Amino acid sequence: MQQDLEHLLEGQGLGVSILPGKGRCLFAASRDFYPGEVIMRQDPYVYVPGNSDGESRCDRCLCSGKLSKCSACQVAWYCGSSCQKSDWNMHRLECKALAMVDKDKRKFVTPSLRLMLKLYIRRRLQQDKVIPATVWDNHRLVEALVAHMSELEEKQLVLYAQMANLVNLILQWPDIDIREITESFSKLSCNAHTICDSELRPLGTGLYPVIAIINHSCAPNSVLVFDERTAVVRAVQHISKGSEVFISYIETAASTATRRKALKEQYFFDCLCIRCAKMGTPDDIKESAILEGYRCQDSRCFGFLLRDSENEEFMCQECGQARSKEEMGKIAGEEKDMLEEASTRSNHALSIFKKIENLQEELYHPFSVILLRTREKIIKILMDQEDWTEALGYCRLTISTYERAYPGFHPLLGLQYYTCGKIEWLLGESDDAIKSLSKAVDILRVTHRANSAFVNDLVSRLDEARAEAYYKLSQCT
Ligand SMILES: C[S@@+](CC[C@H](N)C(=O)[O-])C[C@H]1O[C@@H](n2cnc3c(N)ncnc32)[C@H](O)[C@@H]1O
Repeated sequence: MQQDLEHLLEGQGLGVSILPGKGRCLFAASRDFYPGEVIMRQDPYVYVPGNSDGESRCDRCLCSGKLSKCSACQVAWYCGSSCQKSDWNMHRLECKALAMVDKDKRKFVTPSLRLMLKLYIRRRLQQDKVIPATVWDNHRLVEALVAHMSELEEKQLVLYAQMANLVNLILQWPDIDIREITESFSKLSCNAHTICDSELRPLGTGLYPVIAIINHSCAPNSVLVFDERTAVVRAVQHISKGSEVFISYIETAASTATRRKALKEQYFFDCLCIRCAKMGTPDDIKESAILEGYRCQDSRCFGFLLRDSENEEFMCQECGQARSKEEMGKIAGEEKDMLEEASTRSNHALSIFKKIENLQEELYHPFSVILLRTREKIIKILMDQEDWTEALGYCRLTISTYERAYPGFHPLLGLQYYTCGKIEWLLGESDDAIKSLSKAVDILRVTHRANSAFVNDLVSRLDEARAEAYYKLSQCT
């Protein structure tokens, strides 16, 4: 199977090699790839809807809305009989097992437990030839995934072992190996991907064992997006023949220390990508201090702050002004109180987040991602309230931070231009809408499928904005 896979990848200009300290890696073996080109696509070996937003999703197509529960197990949801029928082969064994679980214990069957149940069910169905195994879709590929068992902390190992016991209790198969399931939980943690919609909202989790060969970089040359539940890797930079293909596993808009910590904790490696290799250099110190650090006392100064040698004050590296730790600690304390209030008084969320924003404007650098996240929350609330004028003001405020934090063909930058353009168009600001939507099209045509419903919708909005601008112009002359 492994040789067959390599043969198949070869046909697509790709190869797999092993690098010391990294394990397997995917590289452009016999050709270059250009921005927007699909490098690889794969259907999930197994996948499960998420419940991060508290909303149920169809087990088959991951849509939300009007759904019905599977009447037998009361765990799976479907949007209609077509999805339920298509899923029956996979769900049949799971349904039987879940139906045996005590009714009030079924709520403990989390998405990660279900993903594991599905993993073992799929293996059995392929072994029994109920569903076919192919070069891209077989359990051998799952066996080859890294698990990092020896690096797991005791606490994590115990948790995975407890979850493995639950899987065993639910499936009740005589030949089940609890140690192997424990290892599989660890595999899922460092190899599974969050399935997102075109606007990068999470829908579920899937395991794509060939795509899982791709290693991480904090400045990746490709991006992982989803066409429904099919994972698609697209080049966002020119990848020359012989170069490794990278995606990002984490939020890249973070300081080097934050990124490396996240990668070490979940994926057990020390990142040496081109961004991380700069750690400790003046450029990296500056970039990290801007992304997560404090602002200068002088509101007109865009300098970044570093601690002085006595660790008493923070000095602006641009104008030399100092800020005392006490003064900043006081603002940070108020910010913390407000954040707690926001979590308890959701009906006053807008006014609380605006107060948090005010405090953060005083505290953090204008390009800080901490301030950016608060503004994103405010935009979401304002859009939910259909306060388009204020939402647009906030959206525009975020654009320069997005441009800095997500350079190049980054889907998040494209999506923020799209949001801005949609609101501008809605408010009749067609000239600005044309500018924003054009920028969105330029990026999202590369990161998403050019003729997808999503990009087509974006292009038709741009056409409408252009037609409106043309009409307005013709009225003036
Ligand atoms: C999804 S897998 C990627 C494929 C993996 N190299 C393999 O051999 O199967 C994730 C694991 O690959 C390794 N890895 C990924 N990116 C890396 C990088 N930039 N440097 C070192 N190791 C990396 C880590 O062990 C990580 O837990």
